[in-house]
Amino acid sequence: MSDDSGRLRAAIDSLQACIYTKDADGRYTYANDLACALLNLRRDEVIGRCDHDLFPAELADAARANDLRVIESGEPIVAEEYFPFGDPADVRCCLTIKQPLFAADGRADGVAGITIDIDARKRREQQVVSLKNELATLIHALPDPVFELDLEGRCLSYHARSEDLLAASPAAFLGKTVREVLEREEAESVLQALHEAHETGRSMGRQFKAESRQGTQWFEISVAPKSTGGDDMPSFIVLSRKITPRKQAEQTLRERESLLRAVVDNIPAEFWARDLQGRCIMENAATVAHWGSLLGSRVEDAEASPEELADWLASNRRAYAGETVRKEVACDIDGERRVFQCVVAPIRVGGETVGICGFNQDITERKRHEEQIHQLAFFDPLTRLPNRRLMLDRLEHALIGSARRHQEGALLLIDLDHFKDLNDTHGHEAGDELLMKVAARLRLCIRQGDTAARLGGDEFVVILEDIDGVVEGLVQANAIAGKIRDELNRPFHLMRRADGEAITYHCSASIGITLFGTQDISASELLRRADTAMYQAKAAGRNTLCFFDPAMQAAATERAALHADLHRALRDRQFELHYQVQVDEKRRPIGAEALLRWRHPARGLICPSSFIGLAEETGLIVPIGIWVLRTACIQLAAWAARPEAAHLRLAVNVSARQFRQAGFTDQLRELLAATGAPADRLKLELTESTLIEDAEAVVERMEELRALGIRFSLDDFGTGYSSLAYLKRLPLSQLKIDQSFVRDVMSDANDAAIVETILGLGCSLGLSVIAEGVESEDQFAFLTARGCREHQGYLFGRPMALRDFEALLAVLHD
Ligand SMILES: Nc1nc2c(ncn2[C@@H]2O[C@H](COP(=O)(O)OP(=O)(O)OP(=O)(O)O)[C@@H](O)[C@H]2O)c(=O)[nH]1
Repeated sequence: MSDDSGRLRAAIDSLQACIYTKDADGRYTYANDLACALLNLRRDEVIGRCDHDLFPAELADAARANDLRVIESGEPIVAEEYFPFGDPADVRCCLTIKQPLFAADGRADGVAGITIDIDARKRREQQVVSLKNELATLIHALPDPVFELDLEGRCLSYHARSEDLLAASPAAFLGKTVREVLEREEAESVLQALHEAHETGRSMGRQFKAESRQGTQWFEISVAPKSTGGDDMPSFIVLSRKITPRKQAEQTLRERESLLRAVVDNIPAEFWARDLQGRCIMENAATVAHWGSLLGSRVEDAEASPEELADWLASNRRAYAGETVRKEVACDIDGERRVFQCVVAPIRVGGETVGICGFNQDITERKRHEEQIHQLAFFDPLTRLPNRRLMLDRLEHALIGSARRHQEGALLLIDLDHFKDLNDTHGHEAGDELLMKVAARLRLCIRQGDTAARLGGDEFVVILEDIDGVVEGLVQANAIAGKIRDELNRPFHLMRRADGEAITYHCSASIGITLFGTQDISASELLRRADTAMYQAKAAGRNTLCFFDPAMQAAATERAALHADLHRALRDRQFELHYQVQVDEKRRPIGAEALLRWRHPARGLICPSSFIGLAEETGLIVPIGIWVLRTACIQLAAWAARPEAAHLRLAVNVSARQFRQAGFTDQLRELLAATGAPADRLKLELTESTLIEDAEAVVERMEELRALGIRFSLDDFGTGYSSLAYLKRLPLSQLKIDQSFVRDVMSDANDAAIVETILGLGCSLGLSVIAEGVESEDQFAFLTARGCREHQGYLFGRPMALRDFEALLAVLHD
C-alpha cells in the first residue's frame, strides 16, 4: 500500500459515516471505525459476518435486497435503510449509498456502501410533513378564505373552499396588490391591517368592502405575519371573513334605530322605556322637557306625591306582567291642570318581556275641544241647557228606564207667552237675556236627575223621572209645573241693550204636561202630546198648566182646587174636631179620640181620608196638625176644670211629617203652657210607619215629649212590620188594635189569634191595649174576656161634634 492509500484508508476508517464493503454473499469484507463502534464490535468480529448475523431479520432482508439490486444491476443506488445501533429498540433511519464492486472479469461481486445516520433529520422531515398535512386540513376546514399577501398587499396565494366566499375570481387578484383590486379607501384599510400585523404581530377586525356581481360585499380580516427565514420580503396570512349578512343586519339595525329615534323624537307625546330593573333606558325630548332627563333613574326616584308614585308603580307592574295599561292622568303643570292620556306597555322579545315603555300624551286641548264639541252638539249655546237632541236622548232613556223600574215620569213643555212682543219692543238682546234667566229659574225648579232643556225659540222642556205611581206623577208634575209657572211669574229685570235701560218684565208661560210610565210610547209622540197640551194651555188663556189626558186634567184640576180650598179652610176656620168616645171594660167613658173634620161650605162635612194625602204632599199637614193639637189642648183644659170630665184623655193623631218637624216639642210645650191643658191627659197616636224611619231620632223625640208628661199610643198596631226589639225601646203607653182585626174577630180565627197575641204582648210589655172599631156586643165580650180593658167603636159612640159628645158623656155617666 502506498503512502497515499494508507492515508486514504486511515481517513476512511475514521470518517463520521459508516463505510463498509461486502462480498457477493453479503459478508462484510471491510467496516470502518464508526461502523464497528456503532455495532459495538471489533473489526475482526464484523468482517466475515453478514447483516443477518448483526441485525433483526426484517432489517437485514431490506439491506440484503438493496445489496443484490446493486450487484445485479451493476448500478449504484441511494436508499434508506434502518439499523439499530447499540440499543436494539433504537432503530434509526440511515441514508445508504451503495456502489457495486467489480471483479476482474467485470462482474459485480460485491458492494461498497456508505451509511449515514439521518434519523434526526428524517424525524424532522416527518414532523414537517405531518405539520403541513395538519395545516392543509386546517386550512381546508376553515370557513373563510385564506390569503397570503406581502407588505404591499400583493396576493401571493390563496385558499378558499368556495369561490362564493371571494369578492372576485382568483384571476382578478392573484399576483395583484390590493390597491389594484380595491377602492382606494378599502385598500388602505387592508394595508393598515398588514402594517399593524407587521408591527405588532397581528391585526384583527379591520373591515373592507368590495364590489361583486352580487353587489357590495363586506369582509373582516385577521392578519398574522408569516414567518420567513432571513431577509425575505415579509408576507402575511390573511383570513378574510365575509360579513356581508352581518353588515346588512347592522345596517338594518341602525336604520331601525334611526327610525325609532325619529319616531320617538317626533311623536307629539312623552316617550320613555325602562329595563327590567325599572331604570329608564330611553326617553325623548318631550319627556326631558317635562320631567328632566329620566335616563338611569327609576320611578321611585321621581319627585311626585306618594299617590302618584303608587299609581305609576301599579301601572308599571301590570305592564311588566304583560298587560297594556291605558289611563288618563290629570296633573298640575305650572299651575295649570292638564290631562294626559298614558299608555304603558310591555316590550317583548321572542315572547319574553324585557322591559316596558310608555307614552304620555297631553290631551288637555283635545279634551277641551271634545268638551266644546259636546257642548255645541248637545247644549244650547245661549242658555247652556241641553238642546233638543240631548233632550230627546234623555227622554228615550227616561222612557226605557221608567218602564223597567215601573216608575212614572212626566214631560212638561213650557212656552213663554207673547215672547215675540218682548223681542219687538225691547230688542232681541232683551229677549235673549230673558231666555237665559228663564233657563236659570227652570234649573232651580227641578230636582237633581230631572232635565230642563231648551227645545228652541221660547220653548223649554222639563223631564221628571222616577216618580212612584200615576197619582204621585200627577201630583208632582202638577206641583212642579205650578212652581215653574209661579217662578216665571216673578218679575224679570232685563237690560234694554239699545239704551242700556233696565226694564222689569212680567213673564208668563203656558205649560203642557203629559205623563209616561209603563205604557209603550215613543219620545216624539210624547212631545206631540205635551205640545197639544201646551196649546190647550195657550187656548185657555195662557199662564196656565194643561194635562194632555182629560182625566188627568180633571184629577189635577180637582187636586189644585182642593189645595186652594185647604188653604182657605185653614184661613176660614172650616176645620172641626169630632170626638169618639173611648170606654173601659164597664163601658165607662175614659176619654176620646179627636178626629178632624172639614166642614166644606159647598161639599159639606169631609172626612180626613179625602184631603190628608194632599195636605201631607203639600206640607199643609203641619199647620192643620197644629190647629188640631191646639184645639185638643183647649178642650182638655176645659174638661180639666169640670170634675165629671177631668179624668178624660184625648187621643190625637200626629202625622209623621209633623212629628219629625224641628221644634215640634217646643210647639207642644208652648201649647200646653198657653192652654193650661194637663199634659198627662194628652195621648199622641203614632203609626208604625212614623216610627220606623230613623229610629234614633224618633226615640229621642218621644223621650222629649214624654218628659213633658205626654203619652203615646201606637195606632193600627199589627198592620206594620215593627220588630218587637224595636217596640221595646219606644216609650209607649198603649197599643191600639187596628179595627181590621176587630171587625172579623168573631169569624176569622186568624184575626182572633192576632188580637189575642196583641193583648198578650201588651200585657208582657206593660202596655195598655185599646181595641178600635168595636161594633157588636160579641166583639166587646170577646175582647173583655181576653183582658182588653179599653174600647172604642160604634157600639159606644160614633165620632161626633163636641156638644153631642158631651151629651153622650152625661148619658154614659148616668
Ligand atoms: N231673542 C230671541 N228670540 C228668539 C230666539 N229664538 C226664537 N226667538 C223668537 O221667539 C219668538 C217665538 O214666538 P212664539 O212662541 O211663536 O210666539 P209668542 O210671541 O211667544 O206667542 P205665544 O207663544 O203664542 O204666546 C219668535 O219671535 C222668534 O223670533 C232667540 O234665541 N232669541
